[in-house]
Amino acid sequence: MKIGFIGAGNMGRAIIDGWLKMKAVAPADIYVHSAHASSYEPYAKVNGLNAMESNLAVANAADVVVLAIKPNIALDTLKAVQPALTAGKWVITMVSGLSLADYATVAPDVPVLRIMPNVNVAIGAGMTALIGNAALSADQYAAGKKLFDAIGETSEVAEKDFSTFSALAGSSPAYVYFFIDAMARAGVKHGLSKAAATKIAAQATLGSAEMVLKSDKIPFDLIDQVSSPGGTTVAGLLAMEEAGFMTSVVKGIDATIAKELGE
Ligand SMILES: NC(=O)C1=CN([C@@H]2O[C@H](COP(=O)(O)OP(=O)(O)OC[C@H]3O[C@@H](n4cnc5c(N)ncnc54)[C@H](OP(=O)(O)O)[C@@H]3O)[C@@H](O)[C@H]2O)C=CC1
Ligand SMILES: O=C(O)[C@@H]1CCC=N1
Repeated sequence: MKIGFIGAGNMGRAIIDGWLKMKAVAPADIYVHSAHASSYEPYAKVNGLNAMESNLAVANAADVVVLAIKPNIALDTLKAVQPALTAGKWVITMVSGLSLADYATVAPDVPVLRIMPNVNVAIGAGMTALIGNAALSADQYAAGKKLFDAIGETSEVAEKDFSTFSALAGSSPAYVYFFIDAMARAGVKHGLSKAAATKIAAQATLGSAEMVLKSDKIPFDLIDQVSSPGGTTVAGLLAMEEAGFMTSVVKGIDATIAKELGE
């Protein structure tokens, strides 16, 4: 299957890098074009991808066209390449905030798989939501799911929940990195080097996430396991909550969802 990328910025490259790392797609099967030749040509060359001179050339060459561009240009760009989307071709879009109904306004008959990935696909540890439109066949959906199963976990998500998923999985790596950096800065405040503190905080975060996934306990029970009576952890937890930890996280997720919904 030939896969064509329209746009190869942070998210497009995270996906391509993940596929190449996991050997899920051969570089010769990937076609890319973006706004600046100085951006996509060296990236294509170093990875053995096909650099194309236009979005239309990508759509002509590919079996599946991936939209990895910003929301404000996505519909016009799809409209422009639509003549190349002949029978059997389909589209994967990761564009935030655009619904399947939005794509139908410019390309009503084109099979579309809407996804919401996150940057951790680059290391095979992504979390990607999937939903197809009515024109997408079961085989096309299965092919799309297989591509993203190769670089992390996938989940079929109702479209009404995409904005929530986007906050909890698409944007949340930034929030988790923020948390890790905050812990690391506290470590630096108390005399550790930034590199050592970051590694300690990241490994503790990774292990804690694995524990939540693998344990049969809910996070609150796990919190209690760590918090010895009269001990250090409960003192820290109460100080964090006094500073509004949970409210701050929920407000951040609320703001992310509101922005995605255009509110
Ligand atoms: N970043 C993330 O973690 C996530 C992003 N998304 C979604 O992915 C999409 C892309 O985001 P992201 O990768 O972060 O953005 P970037 O700004 O990093 O990348 C945007 C890409 O679009 C290219 N581009 C701009 N104009 C055109 C055009 N007319 N034709 C073809 N390519 C064009 C740019 O080209 P050039 O490189 O040459 O300048 C660049 O490669 C967005 O819709 C976003 O909502 C979804 C989930 C997570
Ligand atoms: O910040 C953004 O708009 C995109 C959507 C999800 C993650 N990044």
